[in-house]
Amino acid sequence: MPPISDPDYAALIAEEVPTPSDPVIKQFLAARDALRDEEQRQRSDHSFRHSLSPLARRAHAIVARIRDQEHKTIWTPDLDETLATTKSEERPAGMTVHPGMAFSLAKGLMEGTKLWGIVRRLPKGGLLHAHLDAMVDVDHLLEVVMRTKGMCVASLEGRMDGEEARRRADVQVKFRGDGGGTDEAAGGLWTGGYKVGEWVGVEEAAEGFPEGGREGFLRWLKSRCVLSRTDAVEQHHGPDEIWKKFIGCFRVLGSFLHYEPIWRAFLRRLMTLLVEDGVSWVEIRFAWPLDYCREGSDVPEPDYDHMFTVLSEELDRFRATPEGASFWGIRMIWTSIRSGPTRSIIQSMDDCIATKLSHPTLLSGYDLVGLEDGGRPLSSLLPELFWFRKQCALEDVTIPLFLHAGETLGDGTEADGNLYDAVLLGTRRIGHAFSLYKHPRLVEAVKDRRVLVESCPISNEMLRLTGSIMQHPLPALLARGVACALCNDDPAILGQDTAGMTHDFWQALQGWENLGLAGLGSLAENSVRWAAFEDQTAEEWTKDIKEASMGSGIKAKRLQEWAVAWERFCLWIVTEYGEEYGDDEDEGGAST
Ligand SMILES: O=c1[nH]cnc2c1ncn2[C@@H]1O[C@H](CO)[C@@H](O)[C@H]1O
Repeated sequence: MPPISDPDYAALIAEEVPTPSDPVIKQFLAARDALRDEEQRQRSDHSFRHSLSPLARRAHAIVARIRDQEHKTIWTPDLDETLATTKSEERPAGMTVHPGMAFSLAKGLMEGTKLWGIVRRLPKGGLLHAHLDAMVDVDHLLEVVMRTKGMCVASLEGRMDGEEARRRADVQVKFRGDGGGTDEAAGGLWTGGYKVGEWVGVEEAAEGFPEGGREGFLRWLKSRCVLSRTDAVEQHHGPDEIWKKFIGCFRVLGSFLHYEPIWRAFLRRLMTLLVEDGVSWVEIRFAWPLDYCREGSDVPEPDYDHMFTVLSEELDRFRATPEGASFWGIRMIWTSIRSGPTRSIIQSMDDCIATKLSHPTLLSGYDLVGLEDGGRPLSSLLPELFWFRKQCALEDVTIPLFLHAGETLGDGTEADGNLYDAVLLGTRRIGHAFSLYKHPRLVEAVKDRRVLVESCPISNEMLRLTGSIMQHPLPALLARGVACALCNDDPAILGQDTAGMTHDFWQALQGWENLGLAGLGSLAENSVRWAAFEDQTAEEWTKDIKEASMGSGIKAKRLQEWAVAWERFCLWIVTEYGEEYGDDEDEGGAST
């Protein structure tokens, strides 16, 4: 075909190619909008977006503009020179800066943004998925350890004479009634002469630390409790490798946390950090072995009674203070380690029921934890789980399941298959459900049964399930109508370094295109709607979730309180930023 001549082309454009306002094109675009609208009606945050108050719409539009501005000026690979040089300590040479960069590298920058200041004040409702020992900043805890009388350090396996040895030794930090061993032991702690298993007071141990005395000692001990930036960004290590270090952190942290004075200090810090971050409620998974000791004792308690009594005392004490008045409370989710043998799981289930009987208000449910890819799948734990259900019925206690499932890259593997079991076992929420998006039938089941996904995006990145927040599957689940809440999982170990959820909320807001302030608000509201404030039968639980703020129980009351806090927050945004970032509600697509 010869090329079309200029005159022919002009005629063709004038007479034959329809203009954008041609009815045919308009009709097409209308059909396209209808299709898009139909799809958007499936979103799990659809009704939240559509019932926003005018004030919240304005706040949403303002936040969209701030996000956009920071996206262009801060999170860009061709960052301007000033920022590149002044903030160079924040990142290794040659690294680009973008909203999906590795969390541990972005952390410092993110905390200085306007968006951070906004997200920090967002009323976040409840934190529904976090592991007890990994929730309070380690620096604070180590200061408490150093000033608690009788705390000692030992290695139970491997000497500690040299950097590499200290990285590997089975370090424990505990209260010892005798205050630790001899002066000789103290002198030899960091040398080849150390006798494995000998305890030395932490002050003496710190003083004699070969690399920098006390400061070096604290730095080293912390490095044994958290994943470092190097651990975090060496992406050539896979999930199994990072999990080894991760589990080791729990072992060191647990050694000193399970002691009354430190447990009390931990709880106070935890509640303070949560309230400062706008978190009103928390359900905490814990997997303590029977190693908890009362103040002044190095003999473990025979049961969990004292641990829970202290929890109840500290909670009451905190709620009686002005700062704690707005805090709704804490409940625990009992967990067993999934890789354990049947006997230890049955024992743990039995302990769970006994503890539920003595502290019914403080225990909300049951779960199994640990690396899913390496542990027993739920299908192999059915005998134990059915026994547990029967025992609960016999003892007349309500202990619903809040199961981890699908925290894996697998597809069709046992860990991935946990999703089927979790749903059929009647789990009320699913921990992670990272692989759920690959299961269209299960997605429908999760929606029908009103199961909430507890998503922990930073954890998923740190534990190698996603390279960056940008590739996380949660936006896809939200678009398909699955109810979700954001959680922080193990913030003290994984790098958030605080109990609050601002880092996870911030990452979601800046990293995902389909949220905005309204989407974030909906996730926070969900966390209240799916919180287990009280014991309920399956029917009561579902009814409450359906009725939401229109119900008559404690959940409806909390949802109403949350809604008031949300409006107040939106008002603050409009007052603070309205002038600079425009004060109309049109831009930003709150009603996506
Ligand atoms: O994201 C997670 N998935 C599964 N197990 C976990 C996760 N984070 C921590 N733990 C496990 O829970 C126990 C403490 O409660 C620890 O054993 C830890 O390995």
